Amino acid sequence: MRIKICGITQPEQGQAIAALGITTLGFICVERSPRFIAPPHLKDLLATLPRDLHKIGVFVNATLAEIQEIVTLTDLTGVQLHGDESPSFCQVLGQEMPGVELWKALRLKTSESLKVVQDYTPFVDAILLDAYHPQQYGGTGQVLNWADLADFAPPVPWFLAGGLTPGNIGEALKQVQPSGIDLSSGVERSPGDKDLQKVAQLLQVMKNL
Ligand SMILES: O=C(O)c1ccccc1N[C@@H]1O[C@H](COP(=O)(O)O)[C@@H](O)[C@H]1O
Repeated sequence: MRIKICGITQPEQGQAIAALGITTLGFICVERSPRFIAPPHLKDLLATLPRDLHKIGVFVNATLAEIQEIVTLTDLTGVQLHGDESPSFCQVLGQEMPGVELWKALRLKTSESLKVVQDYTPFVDAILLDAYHPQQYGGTGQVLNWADLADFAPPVPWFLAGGLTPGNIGEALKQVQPSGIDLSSGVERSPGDKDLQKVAQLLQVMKNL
């Protein structure tokens, strides 16, 4: 199962997490997030990481031009749209940025919110499900109602996110069958400061499942 650790801001922590065996790292390109990393710093950070890693930039309601500029400047291999981006925006982005992995994050208020998934799947490489928060777009530590997702099986890979921790991942994966998982606040000491022991603990739990 693919594991993404998101919200990395420090090169040493990115390198250490990659050395633990995590293959997908996430970087917050959203200025109002406490995990924001400015594009020039992101470029420098990514240059210190192994070339074969998946490096996903997280964006919220950015324009196509803004996303293209950051992806071109840095070495991001993928884009996670975590705002209110439409299916047609995803379609255009996919056409304009071939070869860049495209994930659409959906923040679920209720299980009814899953109805829109089918509108996105023709245009994206993966769907990510996160919990809804009225004031924040992500990194909230809010947990989804996993029981609502027991039968969720879209025609593209999907990632479970939202308040996952080494302590609750076992229970989550008893209830749902995602292609991958995405953790941010559940493996950090404070926003943007990752806790390597928690990442190692996560890997240990996953190994024993
Ligand atoms: O982490 C952030 O600060 C952030 C800001 C804006 C959009 C998305 C963000 N993070 C994403 O939120 C989910 C869940 O995070 P958590 O595990 O509940 O803390 C994850 O997909 C991050 O990529």
